[in-house]
Amino acid sequence: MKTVDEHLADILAATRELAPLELALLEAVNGVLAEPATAPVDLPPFDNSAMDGYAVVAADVAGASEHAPVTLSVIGDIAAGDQEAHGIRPGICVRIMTGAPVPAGADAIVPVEWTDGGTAKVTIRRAATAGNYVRRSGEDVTVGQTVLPEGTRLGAAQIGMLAAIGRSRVLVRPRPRVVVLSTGSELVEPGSPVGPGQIWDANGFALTAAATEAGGVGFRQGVIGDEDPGRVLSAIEEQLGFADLVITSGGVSMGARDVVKEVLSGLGTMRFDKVAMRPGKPQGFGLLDDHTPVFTLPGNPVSAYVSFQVFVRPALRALQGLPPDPLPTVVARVTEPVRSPPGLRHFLRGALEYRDGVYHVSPAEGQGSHQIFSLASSNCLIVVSEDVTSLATGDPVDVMMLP
Ligand SMILES: Nc1nc2c(c(=O)[nH]1)N[C@H]1C(S)=C(S)[C@@H](COP(=O)(O)OP(=O)(O)OC[C@H]3O[C@@H](n4cnc5c(N)ncnc54)[C@H](O)[C@@H]3O)O[C@H]1N2
Ligand code: MOO
Repeated sequence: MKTVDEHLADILAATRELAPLELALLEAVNGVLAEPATAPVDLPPFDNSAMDGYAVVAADVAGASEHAPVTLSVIGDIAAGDQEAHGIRPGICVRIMTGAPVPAGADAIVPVEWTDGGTAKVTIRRAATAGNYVRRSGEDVTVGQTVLPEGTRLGAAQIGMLAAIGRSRVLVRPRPRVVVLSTGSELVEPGSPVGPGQIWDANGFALTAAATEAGGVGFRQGVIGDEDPGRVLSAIEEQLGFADLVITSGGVSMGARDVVKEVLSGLGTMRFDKVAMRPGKPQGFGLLDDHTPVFTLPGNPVSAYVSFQVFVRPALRALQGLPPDPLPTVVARVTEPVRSPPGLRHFLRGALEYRDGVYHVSPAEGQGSHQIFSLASSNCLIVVSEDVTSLATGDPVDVMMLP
C-alpha cells in the first residue's frame, strides 16, 4: 500500500500551475496575483485632513485653551474632491472636511469639536501643534512601492488595495474550474423521489461546495449511471476541454461494477492505488489530456470528503501557484481513549473546542465512512498517525480544522 505522503507527493509532482490571465478586478477575487503590483503614485496622493474641522497655522493656536481661546477668521470651505486652490496665512483659517486637501500655508487641522463651529469667525479652545490630524502624502504607500507581491491570494482587502492604486485589471492565476461527477446507478437528484435501493447524490454537492470553499469554482455535472462504461468515459472526457481539474466519486473499489476504474485504467497517467488511510483507501489520480488532474475518489461520502481535504485541496492550491499547505492544524488533547489500526493514517471526525487556553478534541460517535451526519456535525479531523494504535485521555494529537 502507498502512504498518504507518497500519494500526495505524486499528485503535487504532477500538478502544474495554471497559465495567468488578465482579469477585471472583480473577476480576480480569490485569484492569485501573477505579477507584483506597484504603486504609480504616493498614497495618500496629497496631504489631507483626517478630521472635519479647520485648517490653521499651528503657531496661531499654539496657546489656545479653555481660558484663553483664540479666534480666527474663516475665509471659506474645502470639501473632499474640491480642486480650488485655497491658501491661508496667520490670523485666518479655512473650514475643512475629512479627506480634503490641506490648503497652502496651513500645517494643522483643528477638529470641529475643539471649537464653537463658527462659519465667519471661529473660536478655538484647544492648542494644536504642526501636523495635528494631517494625513501626509505617501505615509501609507510611496510611489514605486510593491504593495502586493506575486503569489498573493486576492481577498477583499487586496482587491481594495489594487483599486486604491488605480488598477482596473490584473494578471492572476484564476480560480481553478473544478468539474464534479458522481457515478452510481443508485444515485438520484435531490428534489426527485427515491425508489427502492436508491439514495440521493450527496457527494456531487459536497465536493462541488468543497472545491469552491478551497478557492476554486465548482461545477456539478450531475449523476452518471454505471451500466454503460462508454457513457461514463465520454462524460469524463467531455469535461477535459473546460475543466482545470476533474473529480469523480464512486466506482473505484473492488466491485463488479467499479466502472470509473475500468474505463480510466491505462488512460493518460491514471493510476489506481490503495492508500494506507482510513477512510479513503481506494484512490485514483492522473493527468488526462497531458495536463488536467483527474481525481477519482471513493464513493462513501465521508471517504470522498476526507480525500478531497487531504489530496485535492493542496492540488488546487498548487494550480494557483500557492504552497500546498494542508488545512490549518493544531495540537489538541483527546477527551476519551482512541484506538486506531496500525499502519494506516486515521482521520477521525471530531469536535474541537478551545477551553482554558488548550484545545480539546472529542471523537464523534459514528466513525463509519457512510455516516455523513457525524461528518456534518464535526468541525475537525483528528489525525492519528500510522505508528499510533492507541491514545489515552489527555494525550496530544494533531487535529485539522475543517473549513
Ligand atoms: N471487497 C471490497 N469492497 C470494498 C473495499 C475493498 O477494499 N474491498 N473498499 C471499501 C471502501 S474502503 C470504500 S471507500 C468503498 C469505495 O467504493 P467505490 O469508490 O467503488 O464506491 P461505490 O461502490 O460506488 O460506492 C460506495 C458507497 O458510497 C455510496 N455513494 C457512492 N456515490 C455516492 C454519492 N454521490 N452520494 C452518496 N453516496 C454515494 C454508494 O451508494 C455506496 O454505498 O468500497 C468499499 N468496498
Ligand atoms: O477507505 Mo473507505 O474510504 O474507508 O470507506
